[in-house]
Amino acid sequence: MYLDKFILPIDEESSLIEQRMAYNGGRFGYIDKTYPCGIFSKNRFSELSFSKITILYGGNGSGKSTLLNLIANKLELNRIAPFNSSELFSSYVEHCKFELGLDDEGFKHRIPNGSRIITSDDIFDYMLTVRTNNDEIADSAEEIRSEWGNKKGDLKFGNTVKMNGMEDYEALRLQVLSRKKTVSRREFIRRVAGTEIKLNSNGETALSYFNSKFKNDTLYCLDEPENSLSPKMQLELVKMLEEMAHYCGCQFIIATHSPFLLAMEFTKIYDLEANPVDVKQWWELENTKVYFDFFNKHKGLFLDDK
Ligand SMILES: Nc1ncnc2c1ncn2[C@@H]1O[C@H](COP(=O)(O)OP(=O)(O)OP(=O)(O)O)[C@@H](O)[C@H]1O
Repeated sequence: MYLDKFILPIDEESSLIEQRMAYNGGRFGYIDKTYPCGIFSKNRFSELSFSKITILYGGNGSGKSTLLNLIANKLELNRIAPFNSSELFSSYVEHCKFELGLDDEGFKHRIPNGSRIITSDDIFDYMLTVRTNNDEIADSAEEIRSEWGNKKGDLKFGNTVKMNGMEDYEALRLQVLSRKKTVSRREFIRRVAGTEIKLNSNGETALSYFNSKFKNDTLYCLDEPENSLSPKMQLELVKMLEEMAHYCGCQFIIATHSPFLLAMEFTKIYDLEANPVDVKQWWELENTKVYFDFFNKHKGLFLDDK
């Protein structure tokens, strides 16, 4: 385990707020929001100790993403999507503390270089970027189709391009390409416009995104990775996470509501809604009890003799 403990500065919150007010122009200086102060001190939550897979559980607004972002910022993890910050956030991060885990020889680990936080915004951002790229390729493929005809015509009538300077390079490149016997019209378009990246469904893309991002011996913070995954796909993700944690030296800190992820083996679950915040088993959580009650109520529909 790379990260062993994380300590929140809940006893320093009032002094952080006072300092910020002073910074904003005197003792009664204006402060927009005191976020993230109050979120964890409310439930007397000041220290997390991690396992290979640690889960942050709680209802909407209980502070899961805030905690992941505090950890990610303190450890300076790689990130793509920006997060919802506030004027107190960075001084709160400064006052957070952490302890690294020990390796087999008793030396402190360091946080591995490629460690990162992955949120569903990253995955949507990836899908939007690929879609925009594909749209652009499709548009320019239209233009290039007629370019192909022009180039073939030019060649037939001897209107060849002469390279007098770099400004003629692009026209010459297209002409050379269209002259090649081995290059069909389709290949010409593909080479000039680029290749569209195949996008699957949202869920398939999300799963392959995780698959491509996870590397051995790395720490990951994942914010609700179950988003857009069907139950079957969530079970695929569970398999991937368990394998990476148990055989590939990865450590995960995951914010989730998913019963499939909550029920993973060897996880430690922090219930952020409990007061004081406490470590729980997955079947003790309100969310999983809601599922249990629902299926229990309808269990007659699932029985074979119905
Ligand atoms: N930038 C911000 N400024 C002020 N308040 C914020 C900010 N970001 C989040 N909050 C508040 O902090 C609380 C915790 O939010 P957070 O996003 O961490 O909850 P969450 O447990 O991840 O919720 P969800 O399951 O809905 O994603 C909420 O009350 C939220 O409104």
